[in-house]
Amino acid sequence: MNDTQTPLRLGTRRSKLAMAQSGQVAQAVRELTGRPVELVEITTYGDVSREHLAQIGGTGVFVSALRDALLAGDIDFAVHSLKDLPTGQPEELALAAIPRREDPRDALVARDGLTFAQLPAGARVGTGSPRRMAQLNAWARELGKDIETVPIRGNIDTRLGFVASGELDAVVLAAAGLTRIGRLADVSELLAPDHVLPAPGQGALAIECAATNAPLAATLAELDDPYTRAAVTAERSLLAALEAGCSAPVGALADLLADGQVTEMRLRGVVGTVDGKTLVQLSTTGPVPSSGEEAVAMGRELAAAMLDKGAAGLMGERAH
Ligand SMILES: NCc1[nH]cc(CCC(=O)O)c1CC(=O)O
Repeated sequence: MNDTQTPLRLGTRRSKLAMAQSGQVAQAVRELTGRPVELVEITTYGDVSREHLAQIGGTGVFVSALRDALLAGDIDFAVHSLKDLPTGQPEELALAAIPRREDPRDALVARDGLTFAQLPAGARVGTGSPRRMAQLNAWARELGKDIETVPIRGNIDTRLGFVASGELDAVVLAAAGLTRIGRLADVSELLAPDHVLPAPGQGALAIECAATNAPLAATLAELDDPYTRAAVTAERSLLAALEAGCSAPVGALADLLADGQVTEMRLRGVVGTVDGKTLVQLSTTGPVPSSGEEAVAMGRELAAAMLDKGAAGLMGERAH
């Protein structure tokens, strides 16, 4: 079994985004180990369902089939978009590496290259995410105009197609996904986190293997970026402490404040109603967490402060 020429099997969804992410990690693992890595394509419930994600209601629809394959021993490791991972890590699976994250921001792709401020009143903006709807509606209100948020889903190309066809004035997508599939040039504006906080973990990847496969977990751990792990751990702890799921209107972003050298980490969080009429937005700054526990504590503290300000009442039905 220690044969260095035995291929490592990397399970992946078939979407263009998943294939791009998996291809990138496969190459990094080949370089790291000198072993061949083969991609094993797996279809997930999130890929075949025609229902809106919010209606499916559960977290993790994209990840469960990959996890099943890991536990069955059909694949050796898997790559997920971290923001699609439910917050409770199953004991049987090791979150072996979180590589350095891409740009975590959301991006506006609008007709004629319009920015958000340039969209006319009544503009139709596509997004299926309550988090994006809440913050976009709040921002539009600040600018003194109303927009219409239109629920859409589908892969990135499908979503971009709504703008190309003229059906929508704009769509909002994660910049990281657009970068990974080579469509960053379509972006008309990268949305400032002061206006739109991304989903917890957005732009980061999670590399998972069976917890029992300690040698592989140790090898994959070399792809880990400690700063990214600290940041996304704090963001996901905030999400978990708010008892919200991936379809809840919760945004969070931890970033490092550097002054020559990295000194502190700031964590910002937002919860709001989908109409954007009420937002609870808070931030906290502290030393860069030096352990998972410290990062978790930072997220919990901010969540407690947000709950004090009424966050629970804004989340509507809990996803779980
Ligand atoms: N919800 C689906 C999903 N999961 C990860 C990404 C983008 C890449 C990332 O955030 O890592 C996307 C698409 C999007 O939100 O635009």
